[in-house]
Amino acid sequence: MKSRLTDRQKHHIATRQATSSRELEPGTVVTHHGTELIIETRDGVLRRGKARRTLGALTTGDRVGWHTGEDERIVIEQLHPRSNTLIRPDTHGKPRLMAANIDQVLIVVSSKPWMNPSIIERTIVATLDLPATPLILLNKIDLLDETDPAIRQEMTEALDIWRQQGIEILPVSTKTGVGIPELKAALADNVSMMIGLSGVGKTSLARCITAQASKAAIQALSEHSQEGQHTTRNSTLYRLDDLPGGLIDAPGVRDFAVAAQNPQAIDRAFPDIVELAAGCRFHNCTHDQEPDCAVRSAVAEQQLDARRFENYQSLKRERVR
Ligand SMILES: Nc1nc2c(ncn2[C@@H]2O[C@H](COP(=O)(O)OP(=O)(O)OP(=O)(O)O)[C@@H](O)[C@H]2O)c(=O)[nH]1
Ligand SMILES: [Zn+2]
Repeated sequence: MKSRLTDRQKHHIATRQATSSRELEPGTVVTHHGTELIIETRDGVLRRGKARRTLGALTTGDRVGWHTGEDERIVIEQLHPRSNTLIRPDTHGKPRLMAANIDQVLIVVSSKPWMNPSIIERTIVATLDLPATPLILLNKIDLLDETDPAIRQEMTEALDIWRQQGIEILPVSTKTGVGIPELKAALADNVSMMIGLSGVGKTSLARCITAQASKAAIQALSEHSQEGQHTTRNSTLYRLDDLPGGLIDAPGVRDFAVAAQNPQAIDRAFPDIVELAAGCRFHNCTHDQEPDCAVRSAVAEQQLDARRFENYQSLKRERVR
């Protein structure tokens, strides 16, 4: 069927084509204060601007197209499709868009004190759920010798399972500098985010890898924010020292361990259990009360760590609720 356009529709299309064909510059959102955004241009220059209201809420890490408006401030006209979004409840429990386009999550743990591996597994699930690539940074490796041998054994076993799953584990120390060059290589041109409990060394690590110039420049622009909001509440994308990559610092999500939205992310984080489950009598076995459950048998025979199995089950239960 041939479509007939009214003059009004033709005019509308012509105007839209004119706007979209106007040369837009590429940029990345570095941080925001209310509706005011700080973006980084292709040349690495930081500029302040606003986005067209029709684009909706923008966030740190968003890739955008912009041009200079009449008052020399920039206007963001275009939002490129996001590879992922990090959404977390704010202090009032309301879901908030924290960041976008995260390639890699740096799960920071310390060799002393070592932590509950179930929390690390939950963070792996949350990372796969984004989806993004997990990289475990085993910080304070200089303290490894001081770690109790039994705890060290538990740590080695947990790390081995994750390594078998294909997750990279990098021993580092901000004190001795061990692993820092390897860390920089792993960050390459990715946009990464750091997650870890308080005291594991996130701030110390960030100081080793982020460019101080990037921090200072963002701070200077943020201080003059017209909307007078504090930067600390929002996530910020910092550039890395001598590298094209970036590090998103998202306050409030530094210790996240959340329930996955996508059940496949849980199975992807527990491939050993999925493999065992193929031997259960029922294909939809919940590994709870069913007879001939290969997963429970493996736990009984100590082929599967009981803690890891319990963690898997509780992640699955949270999903069902
Ligand atoms: N021995 C040793 N100590 C470290 C290392 N990295 C950090 N620390 C120390 O660990 C403590 C906590 O480091 P931070 O970088 O503040 O840890 P954080 O994860 O940012 O902590 P929060 O800000 O509470 O989330 C400090 O006293 C650091 O000096 C390391 O590689 N080896
Ligand atoms: Zn089963």
